Amino acid sequence: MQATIALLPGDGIGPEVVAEGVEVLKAVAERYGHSFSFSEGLIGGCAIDAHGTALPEATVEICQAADAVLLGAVGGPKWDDPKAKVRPEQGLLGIRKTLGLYANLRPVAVTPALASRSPLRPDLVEGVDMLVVRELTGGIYFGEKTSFYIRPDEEQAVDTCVYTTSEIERVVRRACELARGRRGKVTSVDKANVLETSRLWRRVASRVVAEEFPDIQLEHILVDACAMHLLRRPADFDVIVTENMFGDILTDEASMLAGSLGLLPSASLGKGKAGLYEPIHGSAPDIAGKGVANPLATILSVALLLRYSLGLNAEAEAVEKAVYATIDAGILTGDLAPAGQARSTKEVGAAVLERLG
Ligand SMILES: NC(=O)c1ccc[n+]([C@@H]2O[C@H](COP(=O)([O-])OP(=O)(O)OC[C@H]3O[C@@H](n4cnc5c(N)ncnc54)[C@H](O)[C@@H]3O)[C@@H](O)[C@H]2O)c1
Ligand SMILES: CC(C)[C@H](C(=O)O)[C@@H](O)C(=O)O
Ligand SMILES: [Mg+2]
Repeated sequence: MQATIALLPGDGIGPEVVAEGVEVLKAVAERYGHSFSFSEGLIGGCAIDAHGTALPEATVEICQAADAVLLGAVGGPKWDDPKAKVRPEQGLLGIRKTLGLYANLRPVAVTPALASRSPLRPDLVEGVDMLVVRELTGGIYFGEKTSFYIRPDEEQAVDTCVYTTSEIERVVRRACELARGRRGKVTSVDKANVLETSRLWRRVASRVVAEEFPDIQLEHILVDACAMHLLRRPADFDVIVTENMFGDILTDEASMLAGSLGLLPSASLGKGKAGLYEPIHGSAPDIAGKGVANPLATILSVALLLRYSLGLNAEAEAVEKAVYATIDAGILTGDLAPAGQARSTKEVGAAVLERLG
């Protein structure tokens, strides 16, 4: 097949891990007879430096013209001034919103080789296979924000959390559809004991499942309890569906089940087939430029890109198998390797390519 893939490497370790993802895409194209063409755009801090905005119009156009987008990460200390008018993160939020990518899929799987490296007990994390579906274009991230002085010595800041019925319906539906291809269980996470948006979320989730997905087993959990259950009984979860900010926080926590933030991929999907694929981690300024970042979250994001946007299921599985074979072989970057045995970003990327069937 022919496909155009937009590359947005971004900042920090973004370009380092995206480079490995591109190698995998090129290898897949060659080995399976596809033709992928690449277009590249600026996003985040590098775009601010070049154009004064985190999301230049040219980047939006490149993404809109592509079948899928592969993104690295944005942000870093250089652009972190809290008073700055433009911030790298605006680019990321902007492209998600502009492309209408309301469902962010974040799978977490723990293989035996990973279980032995998790900071949690292996018997607790072995067999974990969950999919977090994070609402991505609503909630407190996108509500009205203000900041002003209510007195000369007292400043006030306001972030508004907004959800509508249809925003909740579509992401719950997406979670239920995905659960049908898995173990048929959906856990909806909210804070309905405190937040009005969460009470709406819970009502809508219950109705959608009752009316449209009677075969799905639905449970509701409060977000604070969910944070605890993720560590106490992680293997019980199948699909988790939750609002934007809760999903952001819970997935960084869930990454520790597998042992590293550097392992978790994501797919952001909207109405059509086009999607945006990115590791869930950030630009990791503490290790940027050293060639030591874990590229596996990005390579697993490439697998999701092949599956969800290009419909290349066999190729997606081959990439995932190659990643897990690399992990099983103990070829790991410093976030997972025992002391003294860490391999570089490029070495891990090359090991995946070698194992690609
Ligand atoms: N999707 C994104 O672009 C995204 C996501 C999260 C954070 N950020 C931004 O990144 C910047 C840094 O944020 P942070 O430090 O809180 O989070 P981070 O995810 O960048 O890093 C957290 C920790 O995890 C480690 N880490 C992350 N990815 C890794 C990888 N692939 N391999 C090995 N170790 C890895 C880092 O070294 C760091 O110690 C901020 O500007 C933030 O806004 C961007
Ligand atoms: C950088 C930031 C805006 C982003 C988010 O909160 O969505 C990140 O943490 C993520 O998980 O993709
Ligand atoms: Mg995050």
